[in-house]
Amino acid sequence: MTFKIGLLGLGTVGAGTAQILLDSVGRHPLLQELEIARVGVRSPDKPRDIDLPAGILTTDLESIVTDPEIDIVVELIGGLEPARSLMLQAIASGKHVVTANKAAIALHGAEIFTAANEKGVYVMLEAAVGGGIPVIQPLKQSLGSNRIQGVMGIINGTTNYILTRMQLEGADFEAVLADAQKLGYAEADPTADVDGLDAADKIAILASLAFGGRIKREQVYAEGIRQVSAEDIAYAEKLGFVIKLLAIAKREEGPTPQIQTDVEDRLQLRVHPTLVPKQHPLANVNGVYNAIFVEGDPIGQVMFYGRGAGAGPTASAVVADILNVAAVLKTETEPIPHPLLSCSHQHYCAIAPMEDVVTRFYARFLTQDSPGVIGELGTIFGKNGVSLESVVQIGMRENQAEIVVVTHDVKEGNFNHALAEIRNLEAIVSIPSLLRVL
Ligand SMILES: NC(=O)c1ccc[n+]([C@@H]2O[C@H](COP(=O)([O-])OP(=O)(O)OC[C@H]3O[C@@H](n4cnc5c(N)ncnc54)[C@H](OP(=O)(O)O)[C@@H]3O)[C@@H](O)[C@H]2O)c1
Ligand SMILES: N[C@@H](CCO)C(=O)O
Ligand code: NA
Repeated sequence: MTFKIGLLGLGTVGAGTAQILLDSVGRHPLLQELEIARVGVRSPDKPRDIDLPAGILTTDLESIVTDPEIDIVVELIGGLEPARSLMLQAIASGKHVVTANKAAIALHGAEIFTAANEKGVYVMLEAAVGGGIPVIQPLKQSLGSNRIQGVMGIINGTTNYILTRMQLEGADFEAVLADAQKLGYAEADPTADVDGLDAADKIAILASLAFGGRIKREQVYAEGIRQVSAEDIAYAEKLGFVIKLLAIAKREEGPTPQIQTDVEDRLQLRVHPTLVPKQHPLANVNGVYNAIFVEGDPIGQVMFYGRGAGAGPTASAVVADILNVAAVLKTETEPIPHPLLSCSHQHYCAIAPMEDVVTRFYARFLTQDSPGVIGELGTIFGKNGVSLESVVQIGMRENQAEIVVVTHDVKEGNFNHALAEIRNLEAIVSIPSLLRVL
């Protein structure tokens, strides 16, 4: 049996995928039944490092997704449009879709999966989160017996690379970003990565799978790493933490989580720089590496670690998805959906507002060097129900005292009330940093 693949895009991931498909020796034997039938690109005359069979390159991507010969469309052009429309057209034409496009799935997943279920085709997306790291299929299948309590990860390689270098070199964000761009680790337009938007797309996808409901992308809180300073990395280090951009999806613990009620649990869904205790497994995930830490009942804690981007690792996930679809097509005569491969959620998850999120905070204050400032801070925090874990006067800077506070778990709303009062204190010069603590 031969399964014909229509490849949309022959860039980093597309070329990596073609490379594997054209070189099946030593890999799963089912690869020999996959054929790249057509490839769609934007610039057909661009020099490419890959030898494709003659005549299969085209700029007419629509003709690929509607071609009756094609079984599986592999979307690797990225971006929202025309990727969304091409995937929908492929589905409408009865094709299965494999994609690495987290942005399109996070924003248009509901529309795409609804169309796929109606048409009885699969949409597979292992490469969209954590690149080559298996995490989508584990959430759909291997962890299916668990009640998932939380999924938390370092799922953006660019920001992890920048933060790791800032940590190692004591360097500032802007300098490391510029160097990362020169070395090709960060894109010319780094917005999606450094502002946490790429991680927000990915955690929306993971949360949907982990908690079995749809997620509205705009409900994911996202804060990036531009404001993380070399000073804070150094202070965090002294206090026993490293700063990481974490993406967090967590089931809020009700007062009696064991009792089943009609009231649905709310989810916390957030991306922000976070002080991670050095002994936590995520603290040691460095450079461009990604890791996803899952807590479930009864499995406990499990972590998936590896390369979250790059041609080879990402293509590894793309081809695994193609193999999964081909395997089902080979063995099943009935129309799908296969319950462990498809995505059939209908309802939207309830998301907790950030004011209700309970977390620890790190705050750095610059104050006048007058007696009683620490006492005043303590009084205001106490009045707002914010309990302090530590208060340290780090030092003096141009006659101003620098004070760092770490709180116990507090409701974010209470912490913000306290800050609003603190800002009005005469002795407070500025609050240069506010970060959450794991
Ligand atoms: N790069 C990674 O490490 C990585 C990791 C995980 C996920 N992803 C995801 O994988 C997808 C592809 O990323 P990539 O890095 O491979 O991108 P890329 O290197 O920029 O390649 C994009 C490819 O799509 C083609 N293309 C783009 N827009 C097109 C259009 N409108 N019509 C026809 N062809 C078009 C380009 O054609 P030309 O070659 O003619 O320019 C190119 O071949 C994205 O969704 C990305 O988020 C990437
Ligand atoms: N820009 C992404 C690529 C992988 O999705 C990152 O830095 O992790
Ligand atoms: Na993956």
